[in-house]
Amino acid sequence: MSHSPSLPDRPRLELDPEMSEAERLEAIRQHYRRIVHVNDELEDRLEDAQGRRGDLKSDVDELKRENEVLKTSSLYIASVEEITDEGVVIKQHGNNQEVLTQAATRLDADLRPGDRVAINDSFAIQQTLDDETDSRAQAMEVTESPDVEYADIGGIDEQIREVREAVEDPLENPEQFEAVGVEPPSGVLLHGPPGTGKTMLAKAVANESDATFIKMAGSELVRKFIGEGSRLVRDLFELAAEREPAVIFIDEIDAVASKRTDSKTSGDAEVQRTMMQLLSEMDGFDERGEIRIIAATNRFDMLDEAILRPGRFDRLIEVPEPDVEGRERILEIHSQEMNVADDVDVSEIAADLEGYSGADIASIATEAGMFAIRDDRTEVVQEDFERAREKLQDVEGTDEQVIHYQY
Ligand SMILES: Nc1ncnc2c1ncn2[C@@H]1O[C@H](COP(=O)(O)OP(=O)(O)OP(=O)(O)O)[C@@H](O)[C@H]1O
Repeated sequence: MSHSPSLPDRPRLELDPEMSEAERLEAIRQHYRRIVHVNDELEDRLEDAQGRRGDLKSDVDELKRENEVLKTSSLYIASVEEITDEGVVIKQHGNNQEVLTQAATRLDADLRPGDRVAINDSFAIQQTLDDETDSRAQAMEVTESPDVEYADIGGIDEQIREVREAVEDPLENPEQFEAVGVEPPSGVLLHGPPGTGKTMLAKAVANESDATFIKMAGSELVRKFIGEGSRLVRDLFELAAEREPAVIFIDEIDAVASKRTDSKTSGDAEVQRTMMQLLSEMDGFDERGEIRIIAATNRFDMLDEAILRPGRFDRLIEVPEPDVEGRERILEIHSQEMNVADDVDVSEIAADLEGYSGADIASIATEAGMFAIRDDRTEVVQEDFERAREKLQDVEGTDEQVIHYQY
């Protein structure tokens, strides 16, 4: 479709005082014809645009319908074997069943033998899937050396000490554990409210023990297609073995390891399978060498006890909301690069931030800097921090809500 974006020029009437009556009349006539012409052209374009709008709307409706279907049914993975006149031959992963089926109309032209597709309960192809590597990339984040240090984390010194003991020491001095004859803890579980530094802590310990940091988000795992969650868990441990020394960090572990629910939907069964895979990887952990595993959750109460048994996540570390000294330290950390006025009283600000997490305090520091910039100052003053706190409070609702996280 070629639609020129520019509109036709607006015709101009140019009358010269020297012109005779007849010439003026002719000029006005010509002008009138030009206006009519431009008007016709604009009407054509309007009609065209309305037509396109209709087309786009039906595309949107179609996509909405397909989206609804996708949301309501569970999907399975299959590969396209052959495209025939009667339909598409697919082979379902897992049971290797071959089926002749159909694809949603918009997929017809694009399907090729070898493609990975998602099919529904009645084998109809719902969508083509990205490369496997893409789904891995979405669920896993690999960093050779994360740029977080222990010194960047405020208010949880005791937790840092415990994590170092459980993760860093066994990575750096495995002989010592062997000599003494103790097994280092298998897995460390960090639990506590959101934004208290759990991810930072996992990154810092990977960095300071020169280990590759491999993060997997539990919530991503459960969004995957049937069969993919457990495969991703397997891949995760394989990748860690290739990159050792490595720290595996599973964020939001509650997404895959919640207490069993009574419902027997296929989604739940899939989550169970992913968790079983995780447990079996952890059970075979002894021979794995220099790999340590850390998980984090904001919902400790929801966890299935199976993952807390000895040999699994057997070192529990609570990461609480910071106390007043912790808040002061976090404020100092996050404002150390900022040009803060000498008379700013960090302890007074920290005292006012009861119930705020490290993440809240980090955004208060940034926001305080923004207030200074808005006022065209180069120095951040006490009042900027107060305004920043009020702003964050407005965003998050009342003070109450800031204090009572769901935990
Ligand atoms: N103790 C802390 N010291 C310094 N900064 C912190 C601390 N806690 C949180 N922050 C700031 O908040 C951001 C988010 O923290 P982090 O991702 O580690 O929290 P989390 O506990 O893993 O949260 P969630 O449970 O929501 O994943 C950090 O990047 C950092 O800027």
